[in-house]
Amino acid sequence: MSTIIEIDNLSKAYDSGTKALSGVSMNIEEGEIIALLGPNGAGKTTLISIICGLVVPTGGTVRVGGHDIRTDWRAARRMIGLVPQEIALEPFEKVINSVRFTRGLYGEKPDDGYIEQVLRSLALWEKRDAATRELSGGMKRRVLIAKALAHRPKVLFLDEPTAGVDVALRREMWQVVEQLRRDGVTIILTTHYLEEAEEMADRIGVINKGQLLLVKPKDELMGEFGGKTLTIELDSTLTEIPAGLADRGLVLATDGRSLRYDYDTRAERTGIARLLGDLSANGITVRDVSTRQSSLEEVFMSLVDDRKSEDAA
Ligand SMILES: Nc1ncnc2c1ncn2[C@@H]1O[C@H](COP(=O)(O)OP(=O)(O)OP(=O)(O)O)[C@@H](O)[C@H]1O
Repeated sequence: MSTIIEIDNLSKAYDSGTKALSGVSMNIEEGEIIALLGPNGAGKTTLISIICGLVVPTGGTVRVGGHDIRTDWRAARRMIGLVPQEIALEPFEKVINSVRFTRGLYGEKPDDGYIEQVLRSLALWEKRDAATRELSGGMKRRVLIAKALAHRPKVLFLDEPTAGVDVALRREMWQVVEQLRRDGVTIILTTHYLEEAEEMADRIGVINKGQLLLVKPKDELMGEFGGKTLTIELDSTLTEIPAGLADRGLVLATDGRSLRYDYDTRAERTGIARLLGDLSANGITVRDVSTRQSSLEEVFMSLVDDRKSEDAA
């Protein structure tokens, strides 16, 4: 894989004095899907807007395909498509014309063959002559993607692609994104839905208060921060944890029917085998055991919370 976007020490302070980004550096590789996660006001839209040339940074550099977004903005901009959060379409315009028009804005020659291919891949071909106001919400979002792809960009930014849409539509969008990945488009998406990042992204970047806390392959992130919980269902009811097991970090459920054991997936020895042996030695009969990996949501919350407590210190 080669690097398609290089972000180096990027910062942005708005005129109001808000520091929206400070010292953000990261590389984005060609063909990957990267999800940017962060609470409201973290700086995600500012970051995307700078890369797309809509907001001027206060410091740092961004290169897209080797082109500096400030000194060589035209070439940089041509490589990028942006799907905005808000649906803004000309209500009376036909779908196909709206996509053609966007292509023209980039100074590209008409290419109806390519536009047909885009509309077909987004399942909009049958609707090409419909006015955009006649379309369903999901179709409107797909028209926005078609417009963003009209000039054949190599990188597509999706700013909260499924904000406020129902579960079925969200899944439909995921399939569209998966298809784009197969076509070799690099995708950067922001989302509030951790499930979405978990489902789609190869890498995840976490932004909080204008800083990039980390950017890591999804699996690594889950493995590194994701603890596991072992739930041990008991055959009989316990009123307390036996003295012999007091220092094992076990938590007894309020109904006394199960024990919870949190362990670190990175540890070489999780101690589970010994724990089960010790339970038996203390006369506790186990009915069943199950494990649960923490979700990305828990990982994310613990990252953002850590920051909060550091700030407070
Ligand atoms: N044009 C602007 N002028 C002044 N401040 C701004 C402007 N745009 C954003 N901000 C501020 O910059 C900070 C970062 O905002 P940004 O929109 O980048 O965050 P975000 O992570 O995209 O949030 P959300 O998830 O709510 O969209 C916020 O404090 C916001 O109020």
